[in-house]
Amino acid sequence: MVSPILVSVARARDVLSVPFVSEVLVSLKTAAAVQEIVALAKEYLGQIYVDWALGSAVDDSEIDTVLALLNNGVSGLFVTSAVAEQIRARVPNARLVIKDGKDAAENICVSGETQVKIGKRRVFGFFDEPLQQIAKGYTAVIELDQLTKEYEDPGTKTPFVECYVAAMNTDRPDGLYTTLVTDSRNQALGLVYSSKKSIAEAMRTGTGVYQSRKHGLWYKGQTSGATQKLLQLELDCDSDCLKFVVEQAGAGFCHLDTDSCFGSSKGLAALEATLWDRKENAPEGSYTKRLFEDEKLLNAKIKEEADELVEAASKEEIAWEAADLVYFALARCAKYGVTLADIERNLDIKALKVTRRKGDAKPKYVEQKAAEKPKAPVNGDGRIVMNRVDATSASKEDIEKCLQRPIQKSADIMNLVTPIVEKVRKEGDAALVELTAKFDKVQLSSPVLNAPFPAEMMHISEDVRKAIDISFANIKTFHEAQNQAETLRVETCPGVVCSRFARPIERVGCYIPGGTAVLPSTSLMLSVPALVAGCKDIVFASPPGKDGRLTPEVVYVAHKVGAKCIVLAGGAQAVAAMAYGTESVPKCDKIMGPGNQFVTAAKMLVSNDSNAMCAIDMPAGPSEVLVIADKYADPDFVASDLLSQAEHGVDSQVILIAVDMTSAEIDQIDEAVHRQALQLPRVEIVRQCIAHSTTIIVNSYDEAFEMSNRYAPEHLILQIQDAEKWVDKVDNAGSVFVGAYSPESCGDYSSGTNHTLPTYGYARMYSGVNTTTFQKFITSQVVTKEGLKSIGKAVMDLAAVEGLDAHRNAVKIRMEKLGYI
Ligand SMILES: NC(=O)c1ccc[n+]([C@@H]2O[C@H](COP(=O)([O-])OP(=O)(O)OC[C@H]3O[C@@H](n4cnc5c(N)ncnc54)[C@H](O)[C@@H]3O)[C@@H](O)[C@H]2O)c1
Ligand SMILES: N[C@H](CO)Cc1c[nH]c[nH+]1
Ligand SMILES: [Zn+2]
Repeated sequence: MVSPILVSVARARDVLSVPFVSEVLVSLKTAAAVQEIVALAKEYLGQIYVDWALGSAVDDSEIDTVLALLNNGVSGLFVTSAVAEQIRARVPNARLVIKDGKDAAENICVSGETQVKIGKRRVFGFFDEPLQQIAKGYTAVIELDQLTKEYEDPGTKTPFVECYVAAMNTDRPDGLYTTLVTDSRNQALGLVYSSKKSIAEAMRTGTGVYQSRKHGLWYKGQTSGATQKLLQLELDCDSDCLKFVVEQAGAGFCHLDTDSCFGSSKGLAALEATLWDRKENAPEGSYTKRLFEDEKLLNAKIKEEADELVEAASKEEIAWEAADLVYFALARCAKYGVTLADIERNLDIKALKVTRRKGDAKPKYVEQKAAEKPKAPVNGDGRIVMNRVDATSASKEDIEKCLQRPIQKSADIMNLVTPIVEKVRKEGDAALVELTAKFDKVQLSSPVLNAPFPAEMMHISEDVRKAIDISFANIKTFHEAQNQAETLRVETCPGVVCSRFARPIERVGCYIPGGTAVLPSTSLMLSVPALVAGCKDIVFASPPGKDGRLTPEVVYVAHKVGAKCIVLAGGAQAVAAMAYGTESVPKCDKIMGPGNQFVTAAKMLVSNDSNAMCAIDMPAGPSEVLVIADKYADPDFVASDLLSQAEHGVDSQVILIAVDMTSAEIDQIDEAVHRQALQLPRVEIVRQCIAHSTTIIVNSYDEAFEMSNRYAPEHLILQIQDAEKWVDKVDNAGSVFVGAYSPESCGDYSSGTNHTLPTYGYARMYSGVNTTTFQKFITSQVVTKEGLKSIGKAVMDLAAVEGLDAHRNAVKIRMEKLGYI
């Protein structure tokens, strides 16, 4: 803020007589006035200076006065060098303006004259000819009385207008002043022009009045009703732009009925507008309205989101959780009439403080964690321990809570993903390159690598090559066995033969995740079945590493399966490129593969767009495992299986159902989890995953399977006696690992089963990826004359019931020719 005048007043209450308070210097003659000044300083933050007139000896109570002023919004103290000496240890130099003597700090002064410096601004006081000094670039200290006395006719020639006009310069031929209009939060509303006359009118009426270049004086809102209350006037740093700070009424500043000529507000301002609107007139079913009405719910959500923010680890999660917390916090503010401007004023006051509290957390927050969650993953002693629930005594609700997956924020994710998908659809390769730079921090020259893939991009060790080759062979063998190459033929009745035969889907897209961990194994799991099914074009997509290169193992697999190309992109943008095609990415008929929530949301989105004509395999999200164990299980084996999925991501979940086990037996598993977890490089991810993972104690195997079927895990591991005998009990699961020596890792890599599996309970209705995922099935039939005789009448009768005569005719015409009717 720059003002051409610092208006000097004798008493705090005189501040209120200074219109559109620019900057005011209040004289402090008695300590009793402090409270009054503090109240004003909080209101006119950053605009109040205090002239210390209490004498030159500063005792302890006066130090308190200094601190009270500076801690509560007073911008600076005008003091003598004697006073400055005594308070310097407690007050930063930048907050002192020395009135006399030479000062070593940036604030200079010339003894005997009243020139001082506030920051880089020169301030001169009490002139005979203030306007001349203002014109030279000084801020003038002018007594309020002097100002009002010198300019007797404030209606037409207000002293303030004169001061502003003297300070301003313009290089416009029409002599008008460029004027920026903002709200009190400094959000730009629009750009207009002012003249001396319009400024005078604005000050006289206390409203937004400008100078239209075509129509003369422009009283904003006179016809539209979108009027403005003028709050403040400021100049920019070189005095060639005026700023009107206003309170806008009506539809907004812009003639297009938006808040601002630069478009509608976004972010916090938009959220605030929505919250206030919901407060006034929320539609039925509005969640925000429910929050306003249910204080308990609102407060619980604030605490829940604060906890989630504390637990978030990645940049993306922290931003996500912080946004949630801000939403609920602002809802509470709106409920009690607190605006963003109020919050920001508080922040600014705090920023002006010269003394700070130590900043320790209150004891209840420090102690609470340890007391509330004795078995929490980040408990007092830092142990990584699963939660534990005894189903034999716990309530149904408590058990259900343990079986709930970490929340996926699908609606919000859709809002993030939709513009990404749209952008790639419209702008193709250019968007792909831009979004990869944005999200993966890699600047690519081309987003696609076409086959044949250069050998130097497939440099891998001999051991890894062998491992890939073994896994490739096993996956191929198992998926070939699933290939229904033979045509299925059935004579349903004499002369009627129905058939079904498989055909490969022509062009398939395989998404290989690469955000938190590079997963070459997923490239095998997707492309080998595609190869077996006979797909013509196999397209890979995977985010490039920070060096812009693809993982060599992924390139090697692409080469082995004869992939057409590799798209160097991840997330929603990769899915969109394969769904719609770009200049260099072939459009795919179906997209397979797991991924994070952006990938999953984008897959859902494109599969719902009939213009994309693109199918997807299934929603495959964060990995999960459910282990059923009994007392015969090796605690180390059980712990290792739980951890192998826990390390995938913070939103993964692992569940242990302990059948008829004692606390001591379960303690052994807990101990093994903690011990093994600490050895893992991804221990911090594991720690967070274990936080929402539980051991559930049940009495019987039947109960365990009933619970597991309800949860429908992606992976089910059976570490129980006679495990194979129990497989019949499995109704819902992506893939089952039977017995002590079948760790889930085998299925992840090399045994031959597929690891792209339904998560989040979708195992109730979806299968994991398999050979048929890459095929479609076509049926055919041959109906002979004899066959027509068998079913002709039935067809005609049913067509008649449906009133579809053409259907009926198609049979009738033949039956008549054959003489059957
Ligand atoms: N169910 C299964 O069969 C299976 C198999 C393997 C992996 N997985 C799961 O797949 C997931 C892989 O996730 P990942 O993150 O490691 O890799 P990913 O490849 O799925 O996602 C990384 C991409 O997300 C995009 N992205 C990141 N932040 C973004 C943001 N703020 N806005 C828009 N886009 C953003 C980036 O483009 C990045 O390339 C894990 O949850 C893992 O458990 C599941
Ligand atoms: N377990 C994951 C599927 O949920 C797949 C995977 C890849 N690499 C290791 N694990
Ligand atoms: Zn895994």
